[in-house]
Amino acid sequence: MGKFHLGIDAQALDGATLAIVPGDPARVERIASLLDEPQFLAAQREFTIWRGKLAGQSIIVCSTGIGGPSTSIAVEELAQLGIRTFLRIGTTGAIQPDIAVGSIIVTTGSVRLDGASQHFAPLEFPAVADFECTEALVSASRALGVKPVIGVTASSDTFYPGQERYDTYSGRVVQRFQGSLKEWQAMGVLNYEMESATLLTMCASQGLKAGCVAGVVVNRTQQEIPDEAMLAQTEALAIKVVLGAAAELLKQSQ
Ligand SMILES: O=P(O)(O)O[C@H]1O[C@H](CO)[C@@H](O)[C@H]1O
Ligand SMILES: O=c1cc[nH]c(=O)[nH]1
Repeated sequence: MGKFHLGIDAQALDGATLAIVPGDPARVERIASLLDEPQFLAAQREFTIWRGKLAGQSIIVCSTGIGGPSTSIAVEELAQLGIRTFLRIGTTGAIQPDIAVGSIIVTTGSVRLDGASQHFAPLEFPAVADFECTEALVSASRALGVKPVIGVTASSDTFYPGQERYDTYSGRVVQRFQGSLKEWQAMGVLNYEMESATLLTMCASQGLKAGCVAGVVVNRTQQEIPDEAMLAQTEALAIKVVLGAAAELLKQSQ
């Protein structure tokens, strides 16, 4: 099991039950390098996997790629191998005007603008984060002197129309999403990203635990293109938060 796409077997996990799951494969080694005894396990398609030790226990770092379909494969195959807790660390675009670039967002639940989550639970089922994972992400942020923004995320299958971007080849957004950014804003939704709806629905509906943290790389009310240096700095901070949260959850499980 777990071999089809991830290319690893249960032995490779060395007893790990927690995985940190970024979208970007390039982020995996950056995270693993901050663990004790980092070890490369596999890289196939969008799934790059390392193992390392944190608080004396093995954990896995595995990229999901962009979007729900590939995320669902990573989560499914990791769960088959024995992972029970998933912490997503991503980048995100804020939609509330007062959320600064560089902020940390902890997602409590996601608007299900994806398709993959509906393959696991009907739309009436909430894409809700695990309470302990969320608590750990919030307290890890605070321990770093960061006040996280905590709340609801809009999680879309597409980066462009689903997040109502008009700076595209066609300049057109399908009717369904026209005016949607303003509507989410009015409902207090904090940000857009592309994997949390699938991850949180899959986990909440199958007895798995999941939490999501993201670094704000653009504020959609102010700019569309991230500043590269700011992006790297924000990603590094979100990585510190997710590692702090993972350490906390591992200690609690001992
Ligand atoms: O930085 P990652 O984790 O990939 O997350 C965000 O960035 C990608 C889009 O640029 C999407 O995957 C989105 O969810
Ligand atoms: O605006 C953004 C930035 C990062 N990732 C997204 O999905 N949207």
